[in-house]
Amino acid sequence: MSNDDAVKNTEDPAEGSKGPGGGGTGAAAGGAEATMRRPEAAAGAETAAGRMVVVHPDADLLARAAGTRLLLTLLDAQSVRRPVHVALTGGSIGIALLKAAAEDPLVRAVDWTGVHLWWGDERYLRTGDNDRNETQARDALIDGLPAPGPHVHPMPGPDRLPDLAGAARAYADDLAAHAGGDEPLPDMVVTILGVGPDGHVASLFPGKKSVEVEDATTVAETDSPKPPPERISLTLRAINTSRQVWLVAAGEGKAAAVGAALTGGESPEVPGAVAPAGLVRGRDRTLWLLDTAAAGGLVPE
Ligand SMILES: O=C(O)[C@H](O)[C@@H](O)[C@H](O)[C@H](O)COP(=O)(O)O
Repeated sequence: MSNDDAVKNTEDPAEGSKGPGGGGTGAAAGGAEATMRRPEAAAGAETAAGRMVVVHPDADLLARAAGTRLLLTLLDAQSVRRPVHVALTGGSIGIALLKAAAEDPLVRAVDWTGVHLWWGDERYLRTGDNDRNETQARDALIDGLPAPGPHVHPMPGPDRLPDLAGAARAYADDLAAHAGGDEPLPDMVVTILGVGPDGHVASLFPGKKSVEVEDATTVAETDSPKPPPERISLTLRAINTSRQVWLVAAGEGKAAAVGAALTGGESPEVPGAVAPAGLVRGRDRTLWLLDTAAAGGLVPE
């Protein structure tokens, strides 16, 4: 990891004036350094271009900031291209940021009719099941948007396609059908990912074969350690075609996984298996959006 990979705190600027030693120029509250360096990576450190870690004081502010960041990213993208495509995630912070976006007045600045919503993964459950990422995203944001609203591309559940592998293939076909030229999937302006305590992203879990799939954009996972066991996921190859990838994590339970991923290390829960979160790279930008607790594994300068 190169040294220009600074970690910025987004503490309350008013607090920031009390930086290290009080009255210092640090942008952080509570005496934390204004910038923190990530742990030195193992040999063969990543080039840092386009990677940034942004630390927020708590999970609520992280969700609010990420929700506003999503709206502004869509707004920016719509000023240069239509339609715009984004891939959403499930999980607590992944849904919290959608709720925050729905509550942000900027939600009315986006032309949702020009937005296509996809998912990075989905639990293979019947349409309408409360545990589906789609259901939770509809409750959090989508169903509250003015009609006709965005184009929504849910991953099929067993009520739509009774065969998990077939449902994964059908989603790959849907992605390809909305891609430009002979691309296998649309030009995603951002793919948002939660991060598991084991370092998983989407439904790509450390040690599973699905992490290694390179000849497809989607994969069926039949043995997820996080229930339910059957899931559909974008592959790493598909995720890494996205212009931006945001990895969003909150809570001290994620600190080990975040620390491991940022140094390309092993999953803290699956010895010998790489943390898939460490294999994610946006084409233009990779953002780690953390709260202070999840950033706990980072070492100050
Ligand atoms: O279907 C899912 O569960 C998610 O897509 C999954 O990848 C999630 O984002 C992470 O497990 C983090 O979830 P938490 O933020 O709830 O820990």
